[in-house]
Amino acid sequence: MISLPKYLSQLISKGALKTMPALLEKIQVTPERNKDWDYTSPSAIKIYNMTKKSGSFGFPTCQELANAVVANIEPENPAIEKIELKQAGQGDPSKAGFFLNITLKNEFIENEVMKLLKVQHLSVEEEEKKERQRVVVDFSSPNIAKNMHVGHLRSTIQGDSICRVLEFMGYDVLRTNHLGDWGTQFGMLIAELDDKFPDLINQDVDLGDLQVFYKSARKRFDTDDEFKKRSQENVVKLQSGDEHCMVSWKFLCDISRLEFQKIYERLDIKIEERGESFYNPLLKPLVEELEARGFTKDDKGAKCIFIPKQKVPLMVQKSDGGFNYDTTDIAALRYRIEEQKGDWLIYITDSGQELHFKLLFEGGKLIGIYDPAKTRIDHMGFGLVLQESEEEVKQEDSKEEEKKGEEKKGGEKKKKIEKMKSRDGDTVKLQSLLDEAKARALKIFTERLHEQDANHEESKGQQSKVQVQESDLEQTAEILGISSIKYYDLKQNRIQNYVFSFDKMLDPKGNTGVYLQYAYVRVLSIMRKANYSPEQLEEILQNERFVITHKRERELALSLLRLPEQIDLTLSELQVNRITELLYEIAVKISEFYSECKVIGSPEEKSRILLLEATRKTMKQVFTLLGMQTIERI
Ligand SMILES: NC(=[NH2+])NCCC[C@H](N)C(=O)O
Repeated sequence: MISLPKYLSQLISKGALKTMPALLEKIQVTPERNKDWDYTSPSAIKIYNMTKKSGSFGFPTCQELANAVVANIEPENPAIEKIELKQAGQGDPSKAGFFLNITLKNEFIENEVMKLLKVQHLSVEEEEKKERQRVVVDFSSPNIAKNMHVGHLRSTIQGDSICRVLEFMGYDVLRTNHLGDWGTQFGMLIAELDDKFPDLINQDVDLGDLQVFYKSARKRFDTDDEFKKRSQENVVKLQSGDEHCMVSWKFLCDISRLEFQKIYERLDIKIEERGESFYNPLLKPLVEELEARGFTKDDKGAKCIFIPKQKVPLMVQKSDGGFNYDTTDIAALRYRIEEQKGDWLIYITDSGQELHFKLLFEGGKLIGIYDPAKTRIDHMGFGLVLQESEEEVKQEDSKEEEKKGEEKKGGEKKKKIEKMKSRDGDTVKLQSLLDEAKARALKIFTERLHEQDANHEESKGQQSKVQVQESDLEQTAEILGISSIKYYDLKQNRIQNYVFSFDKMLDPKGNTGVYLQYAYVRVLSIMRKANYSPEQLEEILQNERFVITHKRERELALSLLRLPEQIDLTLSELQVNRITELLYEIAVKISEFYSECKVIGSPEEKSRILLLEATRKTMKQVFTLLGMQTIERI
């Protein structure tokens, strides 16, 4: 597939270069939706302003310049039907800027759709492929002995989708789980383990809820001096590789790992573990080196790297001699650049860690391990997941609360928007969140089945069709529930906070996973009704052609061809919502197409089946890029 803006930009740039041989810049082209033309280029204004300054090209007005560019565009090019000049704003045309509005040839759109149909798998053009580029994507990264919380869920969903898009573009992607599997918290966990299960290896140990275990250790650490001392000793022992401590540590990691793995399986996530502990052996020599090279300063006994213009330093060694999150991240940064040879590093966490990463990247430059000219590094930060809850309020509090601007008062109860947590104030358990999504999806889906069934009986007077197998229902509900959670997250502008709402996520009529799954199923069901065997479909594909006869066919086809440009945007902005936007656009175009274009039994049947097949293929690819499994029938 080709990116149409890029392709058109090349065509127009060639024309512009003929008009002005000294032109250095490429002409930008962007898509336009719901207009009489398909793409637009505001560059005529830009070039004109550039040339006016140098006074070298002799076009007295932007209009004349734009006309000359248009006249110089290859007349035999296969894509452009017409280019119209459109004045920017009203007023005197001799002083105004002009846009170039581009309409594509129907034949070109038809050919591109046919190309899409003929390849086995959608992929990008060879020259667009980024095979030699390696990207290290650090995502998910939960912490051992703690629950994976909704922040980790966001990182997991967003990270997986970005990896899928990068892989589609041919990048060599290292999906990296920077697991929080090291650090001082293990001192107390090991002490707690020693007390509760003194004979760990020979005992049959069931820790139960790891979060509860963690809390009880924490409580003892805060209140019991003997326990605290033992915990601190354990940290030192663990760091120096003490055998007993290592066994306990590994035991704890394994339990957490199993829990995380269950979530990854349900979410269909592939990720490789390279936790913090991996970098442990590198930390001491790293700090010694930084000290020897004069990068560290003593700050109340701690060793720090101060970065110009930043108030907070990176702390590489605490006053008690221990290393921390910063030290590990510097070691990991170096490892990813120097050992893993990453050309591009992406870190996906909530925006609360923005400062940490800013310091890390600046620090990396300062100490000479990161050169922005050679490596692209992004922190892909995201907003919080919030929840809306209703809360009884005492009248006298309400004024105060309202001032904060977070809450809306409503009689005795008020709505409160806050960080997502469970009823007892803990982090929400992801498994139960996924279970609830599934249960709700099951309800919605069963209702839909009954609705369909009722319609069916009315129209045909036939027997009940609701005979879907129990196991199929379960599976469908799981797919609907999980893909809707994913879609709702991915469609957000990642930087903003969002309110988690099952009702909104699963609304069959909104811009939701459920709506899109239904749209997809509808395409499949029309194809099924048309009742072509695979061989017949193949024959149509080989011998027939998609021909545009209706506005709605053209619009749908053009949306399908927009995948590459949305991918480009996704990767430059690191916003997956560029892809969800496209999926929604396709779904809307399909329903417009259905309402105005008959498929089965129409003279255009074969051409329209080809369009639907191209739609099915593109949608399936887009679902895959978003990490959403699909249902095939209702
Ligand atoms: N290289 C990194 N710092 N990656 C992100 C780690 C996220 C961390 N474990 C947390 O839960 O907040």
